[in-house]
Amino acid sequence: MAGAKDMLAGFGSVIASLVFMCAIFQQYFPHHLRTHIDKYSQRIISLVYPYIQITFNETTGERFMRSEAYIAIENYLSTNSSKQAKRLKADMMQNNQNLALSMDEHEEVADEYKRVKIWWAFGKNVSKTPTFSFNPVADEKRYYKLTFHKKNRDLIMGDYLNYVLKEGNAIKIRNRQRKLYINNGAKWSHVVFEHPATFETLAMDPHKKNEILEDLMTFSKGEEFYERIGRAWKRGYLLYGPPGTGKSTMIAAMANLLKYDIYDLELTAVIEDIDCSRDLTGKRKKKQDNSDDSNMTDEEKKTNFIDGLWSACGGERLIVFTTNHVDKLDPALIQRGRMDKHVELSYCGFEAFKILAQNYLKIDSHPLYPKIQKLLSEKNITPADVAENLKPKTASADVSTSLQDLVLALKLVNQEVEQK
Ligand SMILES: Nc1ncnc2c1ncn2[C@@H]1O[C@H](COP(=O)(O)OP(=O)(O)OP(=O)(O)O)[C@@H](O)[C@H]1O
Ligand SMILES: [Mg+2]
Repeated sequence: MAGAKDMLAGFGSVIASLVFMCAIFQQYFPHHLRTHIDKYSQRIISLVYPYIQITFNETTGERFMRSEAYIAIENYLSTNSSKQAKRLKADMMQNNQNLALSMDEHEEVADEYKRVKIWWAFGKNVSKTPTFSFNPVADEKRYYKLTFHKKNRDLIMGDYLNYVLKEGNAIKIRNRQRKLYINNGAKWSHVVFEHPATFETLAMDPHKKNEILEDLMTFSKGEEFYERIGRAWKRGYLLYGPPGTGKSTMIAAMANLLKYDIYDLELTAVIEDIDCSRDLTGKRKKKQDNSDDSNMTDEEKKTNFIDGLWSACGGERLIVFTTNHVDKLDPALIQRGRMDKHVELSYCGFEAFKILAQNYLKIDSHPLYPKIQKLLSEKNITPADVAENLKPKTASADVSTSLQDLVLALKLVNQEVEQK
């Protein structure tokens, strides 16, 4: 940028001389001659000054409305400029956990697009007209200024600006606070979604976990693919398995991975077997006795309902259904297209146990591991029950006590079954 700036300074003095000459011409030459000369001087200026500058103001028209383009550029530069700019401003983000870095005033950064250099500068003009205002910030007019060589005009004003706006909006979505929407009758209400579950802490077979992760990432990056094949950008997941195997935990991990909001629908009135109306705390909601006297069979009602749900959603959507009884579901209901990916979450195996031990006890191995491995292969225990045993029960509890508790619990599993 230094070279380019020196050049700009040089051109600046050339332009100043031209402007001075123009003023002299205006005084001494007749009008028709002047317009002629004006035309030529404009051409000369554009010849010697090869850069184009575009200013994006924060507010346009309506006084307090922030421009969408400005916000997108701000987001784009907050990610891209923090690597380069030497003076940065730090602000707390909405979730009060992360710092958002952005360019400080009069800071400039260079960007590169398809091997073309572009410069961004951040600045502000303070209103000169003395106005009385409760909000002094409102009198500052902040802007981003984009500078590029005029030979790249088409590329920058087309492709590059589109790219910046799209990328900026995507960053905004990634950084926003996510919400859990709950449907109460006719109304949606929402709470801030803050569930700590991640795929890393989810206890399940690592191969299966990776397969799901890949499937989700492919889906989330699949906008162009879905557009090309002419299908809606949607994917349906069916998670099935006994209570306490991590279905709701996985939904939270999915939402955290993809930065999606969660919509929790109360469908139990229509769909008794499909348990997709669970809240994320794991509490089961009461089923409503809502008898419908239409002629439709239960299965038809369910299928219609799910198809209705699919077509009601526009854009990028992942719909997750969970059930404890996959065997009771009608095949039409779970066919691909309605539920594309079926995932079984099951009792805790040794691999899943190791992840839980890592989460809860921060250990990778222990002399009790072989014994636990053998017991897990013989008995059915849910990850929820394993986790419960690994939690410290007293302040003085240590790793060995927790693992011994688990061994004891595992030994008791069969006894309970026998007693039943
Ligand atoms: N696979 C798992 N990985 C990590 N933690 C788990 C897993 N399964 C269960 N847990 C723990 O057990 C608790 C209950 O699990 P969760 O609510 O996800 O079960 P679920 O399969 O949705 O059960 P339900 O069928 O009753 O809805 C979770 O809060 C979590 O702490
Ligand atoms: Mg659940």
